[in-house]
Amino acid sequence: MTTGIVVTRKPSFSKDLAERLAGLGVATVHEAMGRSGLMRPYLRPIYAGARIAGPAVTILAQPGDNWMLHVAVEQCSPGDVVVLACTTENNDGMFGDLLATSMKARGVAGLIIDAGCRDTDTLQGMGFPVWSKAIHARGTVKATLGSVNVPIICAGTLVHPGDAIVADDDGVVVVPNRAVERAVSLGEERVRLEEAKRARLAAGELGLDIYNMRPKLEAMGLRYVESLDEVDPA
Ligand SMILES: O=C([O-])CC(=O)C(=O)O
Ligand SMILES: [Mg+2]
Repeated sequence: MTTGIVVTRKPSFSKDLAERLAGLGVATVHEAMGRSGLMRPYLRPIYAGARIAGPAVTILAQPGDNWMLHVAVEQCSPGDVVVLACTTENNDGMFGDLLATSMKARGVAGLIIDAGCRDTDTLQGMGFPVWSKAIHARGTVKATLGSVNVPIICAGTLVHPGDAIVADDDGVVVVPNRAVERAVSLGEERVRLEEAKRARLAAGELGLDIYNMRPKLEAMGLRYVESLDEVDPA
């Protein structure tokens, strides 16, 4: 992976699309995209209830070194989501409330970091959401170059600068920039279908009937018995 590079332009998409992606949430966007794009589940929000979406500013950082976070802040625009991957595994507390204050001043929506985060109570108080691999107080240095706005692999998923990042309590999903509009329209269609199903389920109808599952279950040999005595031990 390339180090020592800052790419100063990246693709983007409208605030309206970002807000609609955030409203849809991670599970719906993931399903709408053919069950793709999820980051690994070890990335967890540092506090519950945050829900964001926006174009990625990517960072490739060296383990134990948060220099590139400072470099990246200058490249951020309002609504961006900063996504950091390390060149190798690291849990150090690379990010805290000072960097969050700086990012917030530029309108950054939140941070996804495949490493550690600290100052979490202050971050929660200031409403700056972070999805991290670890919460860890261990400090970091500013000594080695990484890169900003290059393709990275964060928590197992490829992220290009300008891709859409959606994050909520369920995790983090990535949508390629060129697929953002399609993800929104497919996701909104999915929500409409789910609303109809939710109303029927709330009224007491069974999924077995709504989804016409009984014939297939019967064909596969599912049997209903009143007692296990009716069933051959074999
Ligand atoms: O300063 C650091 O290295 C990280 C941190 O705790 C902060 O940004 O507040
Ligand atoms: Mg701090």
